[in-house]
Amino acid sequence: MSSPQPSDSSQEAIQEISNASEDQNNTTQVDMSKLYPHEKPDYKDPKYAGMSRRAIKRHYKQERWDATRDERRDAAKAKKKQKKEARKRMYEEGLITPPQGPKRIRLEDQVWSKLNVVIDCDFNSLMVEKEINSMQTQICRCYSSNRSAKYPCPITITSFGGDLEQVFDKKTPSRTNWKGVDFTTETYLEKFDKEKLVYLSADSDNVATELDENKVYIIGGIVDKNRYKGLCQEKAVKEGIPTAQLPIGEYLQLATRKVLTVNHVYEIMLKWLECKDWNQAFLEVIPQRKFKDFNASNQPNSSAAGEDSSDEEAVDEGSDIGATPQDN
Ligand SMILES: C[S@@+](CC[C@H](N)C(=O)[O-])C[C@H]1O[C@@H](n2cnc3c(N)ncnc32)[C@H](O)[C@@H]1O
Repeated sequence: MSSPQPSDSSQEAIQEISNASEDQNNTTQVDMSKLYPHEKPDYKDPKYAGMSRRAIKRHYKQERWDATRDERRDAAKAKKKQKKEARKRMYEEGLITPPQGPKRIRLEDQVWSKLNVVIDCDFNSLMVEKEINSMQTQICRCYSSNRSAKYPCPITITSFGGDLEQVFDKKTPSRTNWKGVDFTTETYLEKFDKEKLVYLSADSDNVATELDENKVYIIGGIVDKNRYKGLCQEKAVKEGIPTAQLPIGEYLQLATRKVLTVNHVYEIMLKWLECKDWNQAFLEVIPQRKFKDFNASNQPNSSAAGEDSSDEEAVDEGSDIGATPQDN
């Protein structure tokens, strides 16, 4: 049987898709010259007093970038819409099949879990700027995961402030309206009963067999590329809080250490609450390339494992555009 030949309109759709993908990150569409007519900064401007030429250039570049944030966002949205419409036409013409990714669950079918999750953000001073940006992205992803979860969990971001707060203010000011997420300057010890706390740590000797809905599970809000091994475990022990690691080793062999990103740990918890099956939860969330001797036979159905290239060492820099607030 011969494969369907693209009609003129699908050829157009294909062209639109490829144009859209080419342009998606193309910020040159935004007319910077309107806002910043000069390519170079005015080095004599008194606001740059005392700064080196290099610092002024960097500052000016950042200013230009920040000033066009709204335009860039609108341009990206328009391209996304265009791409979506073109794809829809291709589905309708049977040229491509719609992806089988996880579906958004209906709001009325979601049941809020009693299990509380804390993201302990007491580590700002241990992270460089890039890592703080990654941390912000990971928190956004946790929030977004709640939207497609059958049993979303209330999340409390403790010890929140400083540089991380500034990144949120700049990239995701809408966080103040996020449903189910409480940002607080308080510590988890100030916020919750100590008896209910369990600090999750890959360095713990205790292996969790299940999650208890009456507990408050703490995830260390840090991106450290393995610089601070045992940091959260030691913090918890010092504070007299029990710790637990996820039972990854019981189900999978990983090629690297079993240290996951904050959002992956959170997503695994959400999956476990839904299916009560660690193996399934790990396979659906942990990126395939972390598996030792990965082969196609243990490939999960979900798109989550294969497409997300982030792990503890490398979390892609996300933006507020990707982490859309819940519309409820
Ligand atoms: C990138 S890790 C931080 C690593 C850090 N060096 C530490 O001391 O935990 C972020 C957090 O995810 C959680 N986490 C990561 N892998 C885990 C695992 N295998 N079991 C339990 N929790 C894990 C921990 O709460 C950890 O603090």
